[in-house]
Amino acid sequence: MSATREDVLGALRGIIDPVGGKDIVTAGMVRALTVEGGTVRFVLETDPARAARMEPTLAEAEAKVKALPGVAQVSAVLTAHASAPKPPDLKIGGHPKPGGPEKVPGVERIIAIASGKGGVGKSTVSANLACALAAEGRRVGLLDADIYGPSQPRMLGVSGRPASPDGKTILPLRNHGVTLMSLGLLTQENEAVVWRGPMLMGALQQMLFQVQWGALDVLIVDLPPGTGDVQMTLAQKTHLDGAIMVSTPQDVALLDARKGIDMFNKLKTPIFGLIENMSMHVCSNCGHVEHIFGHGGVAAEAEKMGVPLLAELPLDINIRTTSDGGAPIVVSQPDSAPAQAFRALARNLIAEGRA
Ligand SMILES: Nc1ncnc2c1ncn2[C@@H]1O[C@H](COP(=O)(O)OP(=O)(O)OP(=O)(O)O)[C@@H](O)[C@H]1O
Repeated sequence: MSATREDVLGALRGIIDPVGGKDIVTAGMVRALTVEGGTVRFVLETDPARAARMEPTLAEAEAKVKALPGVAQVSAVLTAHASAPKPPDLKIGGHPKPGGPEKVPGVERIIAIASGKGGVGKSTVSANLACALAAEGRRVGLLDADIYGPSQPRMLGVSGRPASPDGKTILPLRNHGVTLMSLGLLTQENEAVVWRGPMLMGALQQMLFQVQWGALDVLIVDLPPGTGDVQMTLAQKTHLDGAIMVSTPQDVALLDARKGIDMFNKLKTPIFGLIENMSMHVCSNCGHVEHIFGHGGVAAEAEKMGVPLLAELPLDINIRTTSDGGAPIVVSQPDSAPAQAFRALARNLIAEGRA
């Protein structure tokens, strides 16, 4: 039997970054991991100043993976940020341009993924939905507008800084068939950015209009949680075709989801529906399904709010580990039940002309 992605990540978690002190997976240094039959490939990313010190770590990582049962060949390379394109020489933020909604050139539709509160899985849903739409043959973009914690570069296994050949437009990055731009790719890692209102609106406008998205059937926007400036700006500066709310089954999350729905109603953005995430727990040992938070509550609430329930996604450890590893479950475990649920969601949205 060949080793799985999880086996490889497990082995790599045993290796500590000599500088940061965390294991190399948690430190986000393992990129572009692929496991095909007995062949494992990955990139260990570091900054140029530390590249020389990382050679032994790379050798250790390679040896550990090679020692796994079912692994015949390992190809691991060390990359330093310096080889990545230079950061765009753009002033992030700046002042927002006045004016009403404008169409993003080349982009057919825009869907916002929203949640009333943080941590309910909005980014996980955005990443998987984007990959699922790409797998259905759609031209998909993903704009990570979660200013409080841009997570899409990690979830889609993308790193490096986007280039700006002309100093005006930004070239997005691409992985798993998805064109990606994130505020997190423009700011320095570990740099705390305090986004103030006008600066934030300017940055969001740049993300929409200065990024060379190319021709897209649909642009998915991963919003920050709650009801704030980003949601308002997005609805005011461009035409949002619809919003999808992500909620967990707990009452408090639903209460927050209701506030989010009210906001989109006020902004006159159609609500495509609600997604219940972490709906039931699937035991990773025996596959037993348990409805920890009860069952049917979200469906009943959705009906009360007059919005369709688009999907019920399980609380499944593989959903988390695959996103953490940079290849969402739709890509890395396409036959799994959660991946199939995302594919069904994507197909429904396409069939309705929404994506
Ligand atoms: N269905 C699921 N099963 C298991 N883990 C999940 C599931 N959905 C999300 N997670 C995990 O829960 C955590 C929070 O998810 P995520 O970052 O997508 O939430 P979020 O709503 O975007 O949060 P925030 O907006 O606060 O950044 C992540 O570690 C993610 O991997």
